[in-house]
Amino acid sequence: MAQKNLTDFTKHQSIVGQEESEENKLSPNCKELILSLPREKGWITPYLYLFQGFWYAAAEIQAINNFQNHFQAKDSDIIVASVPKSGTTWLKALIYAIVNRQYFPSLENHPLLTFNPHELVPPFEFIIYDDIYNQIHDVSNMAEPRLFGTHVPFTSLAKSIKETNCKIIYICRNLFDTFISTWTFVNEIMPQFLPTLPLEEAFERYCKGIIGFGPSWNHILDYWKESINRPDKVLFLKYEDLKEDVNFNVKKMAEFLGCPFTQEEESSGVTENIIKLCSFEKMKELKVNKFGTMGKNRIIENKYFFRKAEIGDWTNYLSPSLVRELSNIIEEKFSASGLSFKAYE
Ligand SMILES: Nc1ncnc2c1ncn2[C@@H]1O[C@H](COP(=O)(O)OS(=O)(=O)O)[C@@H](OP(=O)(O)O)[C@H]1O
Repeated sequence: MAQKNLTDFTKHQSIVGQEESEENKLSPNCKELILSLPREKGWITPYLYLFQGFWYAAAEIQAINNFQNHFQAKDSDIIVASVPKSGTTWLKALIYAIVNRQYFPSLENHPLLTFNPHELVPPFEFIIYDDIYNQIHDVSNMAEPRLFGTHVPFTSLAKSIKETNCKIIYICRNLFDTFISTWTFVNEIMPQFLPTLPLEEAFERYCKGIIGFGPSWNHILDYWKESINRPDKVLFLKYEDLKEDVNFNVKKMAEFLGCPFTQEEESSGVTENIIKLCSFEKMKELKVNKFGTMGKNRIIENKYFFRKAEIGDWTNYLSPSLVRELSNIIEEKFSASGLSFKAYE
């Protein structure tokens, strides 16, 4: 127990205290920018700031600035974009396995067995351009096709992503499950001796759109519109559809990326093996995902990225009045878009 408390204390210093120290480490330009932005109480960090129409922690804004100013996309790049907690980890694993399948015909030494998907498909805003700890990475010499992840909304992506022929595969999920997945994740990575974020309080902020990379509906609708306008550029997926027919969607992704599965690959089980390798059941039990860590100072345990993976778990948490509130928002925001979500199994 003493050991646990010590770990929690370290986490406390690193997570909750980090925003103030991070604000001190921001570049002068970014500090000035932050001061000019509307701010609200954050979920894990003390504040979230409204930047280019979406809410972020201070360090994320600096990272996004770096990303916008420095990232040079190549036509062959593949970007895995998502709303947080909507199936990013799964999608990263699938895309990594699809794109690199010729190098790992037998799955024995597959990198996904020893690395978490977020390490294989690094996010722009948390790893590559996060220079709070002098961590800007040179990605110009990465093997092609380069795979990147991001939660950054379409509007704030680096210009070169929009101008080149690189591909974006986007995933989102029904907002009820996305909210619960986020709330449970946040409470897991908060130290135990701090009070958990009450569900009602988190829900209220969520419904106002105040969540990292939110409002979620604007995030989803922007990528949705882009996928309609430029179907060769953006492939739009829903977590629920992926669950319902992963085989169909894996083939669709491979085609979209210009590397369709051959008849021979299909009949020899290549597609099925990729699906099994990336399945929740398989990934959750891997040593790296059970005991590994990631993030700044490696304080986030990988196991928290693999919780239940169910559609409709929110029914165990949300009261009828909260369900009504979010249903009304969904109706208002999505009804004209032609986009709908399955929220029950
Ligand atoms: N392989 C696989 N298959 C199906 N579902 C999976 C898989 N891996 C993770 N998950 C579930 O995805 C939820 C986490 O979302 P993200 O991966 O987007 O999280 S993050 O944004 O990268 O932090 C989270 O959902 P919940 O269980 O509902 O919380 C994970 O359990």
